[in-house]
Amino acid sequence: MGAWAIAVHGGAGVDPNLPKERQEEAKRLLTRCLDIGISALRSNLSAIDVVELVVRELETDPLFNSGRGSALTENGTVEMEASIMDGPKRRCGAVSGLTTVKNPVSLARLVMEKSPHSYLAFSGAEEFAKKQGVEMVDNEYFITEDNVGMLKLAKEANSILFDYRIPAVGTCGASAAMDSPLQMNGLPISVYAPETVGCVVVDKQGRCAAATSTGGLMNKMSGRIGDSPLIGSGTYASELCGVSCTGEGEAIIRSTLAREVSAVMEYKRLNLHEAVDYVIKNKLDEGKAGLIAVSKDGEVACGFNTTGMFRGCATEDGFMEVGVW
Ligand SMILES: NC(=O)C[C@H](N)C(=O)O
Repeated sequence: MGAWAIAVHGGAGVDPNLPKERQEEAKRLLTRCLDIGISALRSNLSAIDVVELVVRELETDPLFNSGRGSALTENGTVEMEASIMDGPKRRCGAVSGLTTVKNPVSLARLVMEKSPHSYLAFSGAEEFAKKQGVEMVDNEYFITEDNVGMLKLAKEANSILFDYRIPAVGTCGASAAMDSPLQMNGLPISVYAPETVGCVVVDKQGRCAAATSTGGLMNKMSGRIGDSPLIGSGTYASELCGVSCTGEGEAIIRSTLAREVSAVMEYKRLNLHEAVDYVIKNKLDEGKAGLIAVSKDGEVACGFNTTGMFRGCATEDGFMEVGVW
């Protein structure tokens, strides 16, 4: 029997001026999610069950950019996407363009287990959700006041927001840099760069799994698909490791970032930490991103080239850490 390990993230690209209380709120949520994952692992749930359970929790809380609290499209609607992968058999499921499915990650799991396909999107995915009897809600359920304010700011700055205050990152368009605290109509508004969520787990049997869920980029075009649902880009799991990414989707897609971690472990014989460092330094094609990863040997690692990344990890020997910078 090996040792379990778990890591969670709530996105890379954290604003350095993010108010302390929002940082603390995010850290509390990540800690709660780690605790849920830890007790599930202690009860011998499999890695794939644990990543789904933890990501559901993150989707249900409006704090991060997934499920309720998702970033909005240019039309002010929510189009969510998620994926999940089971390392040992390299089984996977993914969904995009969801507008009424309460927990996208669970629909991705159902695509993996109950459909002959790996990836369903838009109306076909919603039809499948209805047939599977998953919980569905109105699109308004996902839209938060914070995000309506953020969309307005994004439109004013004419920008697609990955991180609304980091100027002109890579392919993300015009600078949306703004002073803190932000104001709208002369009133301070509550702003918060909402970010993608993910979880990676290795269980006692050495099985790795990964899941990622997001609303994508603020002010994205309707129909835009990012890295999070793309197996190999935003999410990947193999018999060696499980990886979940966050950051500029277009750059992560060009770099097939999640798969690269597994590939360099396999072909360059690097351990998990070496593989994560190598990939962040050498394989990320001019973009800003971060990732969390676990290996079959119970190691856990994270890497990012952004200012910060909301993340937390825990291992069976009692180690637990939640960090931002
Ligand atoms: N914040 C994020 O991680 C965004 C996500 N990677 C996307 O491009 O859709």
